[in-house]
Amino acid sequence: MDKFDVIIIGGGPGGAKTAKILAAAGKSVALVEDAHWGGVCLNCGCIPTKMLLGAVAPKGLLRGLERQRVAKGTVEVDYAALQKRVQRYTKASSQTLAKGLADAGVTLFNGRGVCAGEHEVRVVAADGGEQALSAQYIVLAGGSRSASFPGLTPDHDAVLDSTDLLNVPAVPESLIIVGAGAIGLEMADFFSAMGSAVTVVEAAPQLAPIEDTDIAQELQKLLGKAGRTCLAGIKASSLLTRDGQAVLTLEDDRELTAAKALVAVGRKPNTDGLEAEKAGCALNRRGYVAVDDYLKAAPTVFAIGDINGKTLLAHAAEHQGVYVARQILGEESGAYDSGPVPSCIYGSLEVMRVGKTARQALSEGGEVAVSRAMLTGNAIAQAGGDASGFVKVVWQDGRMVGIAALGHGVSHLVTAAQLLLLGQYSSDRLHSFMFAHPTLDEILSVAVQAPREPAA
Ligand SMILES: Cc1cc2nc3c(=O)[nH]c(=O)nc-3n(C[C@H](O)[C@H](O)[C@H](O)COP(=O)(O)OP(=O)(O)OC[C@H]3O[C@@H](n4cnc5c(N)ncnc54)[C@H](O)[C@@H]3O)c2cc1C
Ligand SMILES: NC(=O)c1ccc[n+]([C@@H]2O[C@H](COP(=O)([O-])OP(=O)(O)OC[C@H]3O[C@@H](n4cnc5c(N)ncnc54)[C@H](O)[C@@H]3O)[C@@H](O)[C@H]2O)c1
Repeated sequence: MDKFDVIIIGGGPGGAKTAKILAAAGKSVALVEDAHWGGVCLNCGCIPTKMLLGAVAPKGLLRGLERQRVAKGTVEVDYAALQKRVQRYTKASSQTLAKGLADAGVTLFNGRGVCAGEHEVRVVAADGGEQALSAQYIVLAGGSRSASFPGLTPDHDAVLDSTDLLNVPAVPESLIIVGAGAIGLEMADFFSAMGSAVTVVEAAPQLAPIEDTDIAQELQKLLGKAGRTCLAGIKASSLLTRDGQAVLTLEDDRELTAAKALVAVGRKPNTDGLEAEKAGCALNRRGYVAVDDYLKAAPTVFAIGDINGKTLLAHAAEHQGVYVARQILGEESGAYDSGPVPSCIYGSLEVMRVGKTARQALSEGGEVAVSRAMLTGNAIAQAGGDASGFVKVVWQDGRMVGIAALGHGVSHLVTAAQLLLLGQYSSDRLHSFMFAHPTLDEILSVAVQAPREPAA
């Protein structure tokens, strides 16, 4: 049996980050991955989707300038060439990541990690060969995959999951997207920019259901203006392939047909076959690996990233990985604190948020107020040709607890917003924070200083 200080199952952002820190500190680390180094994020998540969106972004900007009669003509994106570029980039990045890990002293295992005890893991290779490993600590970082429900299960023919859709050989003439969370909205943006007739169906009363209603309503209005069909407040009952076409049945029995359909209704953890119970771990009610306040799933086992279901974001997986590595190294003893989590939905229209929504703050109680600024007042937003949208700041009992924005390019505001929030740069401290001029970031300062109104 090969012995290590730490065995990590899952080579996505969470597992890779943890492995690098521990190896740099002199620990012997085994990292087990059964698919691609870099996980979902690098191979079929964050990175390929942003490369697609990046390629169509200039089209959106030029459309804004065309509306102002300062640009004309068309720009074409070569879909086949773009797909090849994305594949080349992600493959090379995955290889570079693996090489970097190996160079840092991490021992890489290609195969499926299966828990065999509180300190033991079996690695099952694709050819069925097995290797037994033991360690003082195990870190579960196996991530998640697309969820499906009865009636809403990708058949990988005309009804696809997000990985299938990233690999479709040609842009579908029409596309139904079930689910208006981040995946649904980003895919809708790309394929619609590429010429697909896109229909988005969302069961919740609004698109981007976790965001505040004012953000979601403005988003739906602006997407409508851009020719997108978005049906919110209606559930998809079933999706199937009929005569090569995707056929969606809505809960009111209406039928919609398209060349392809995407099921983007959330994620489920990769716990099948992990045998986590053998390491002393339990699954919670939603099927994720249950962890305590220290991200411990058992006395010598941690679970980080998507597999613990806390926050399904790549940077959250990495942040948790840093915390767990520091705990193992004896550099951290307090409970895990994510701080205000930044998140973005990318595309020609973006949503950005750090910290709480007004809805969240209201549900917790206290005096909740909102201050805002419209992007129309920002010179850089105007220069880019699309100044729709706004920034809002959420205040709870006088403290800044959240900053959100909707509009073109607002994902670029996320880190400045986080710094403002962490430093509590409100009226009495903001004078010490110098914003470059002219920048989109200046809108944050305007929103922080705008009059506060009670949140509805
Ligand atoms: C289309 C899409 C777009 C996304 N865009 C963004 C974005 O823009 N920003 C963002 O923050 N997040 C985004 N996400 C979410 C992000 O990809 C995940 O939150 C992140 O990848 C989670 O990291 P992780 O390390 O927990 O797991 P993963 O990235 O899922 O990696 C886990 C790895 O473990 C492997 N594995 C699982 N079980 C085993 C086992 N038993 N043995 C060996 N290996 C195993 C898997 O093959 C996988 O490679 C997106 C997701 C999708 C699907
Ligand atoms: N930019 C980013 O950071 C980014 C991008 C993509 C994905 N992600 C992460 O990946 C995770 C998964 O994304 P996702 O968009 O699949 O999940 P999600 O949970 O964000 O959204 C799924 C949506 O599907 C809807 N839905 C469920 N059943 C339905 C039905 N029968 N009919 C109509 N609508 C239905 C839900 O109400 C929900 O709004 C997210 O939690 C997100 O954190 C992040």
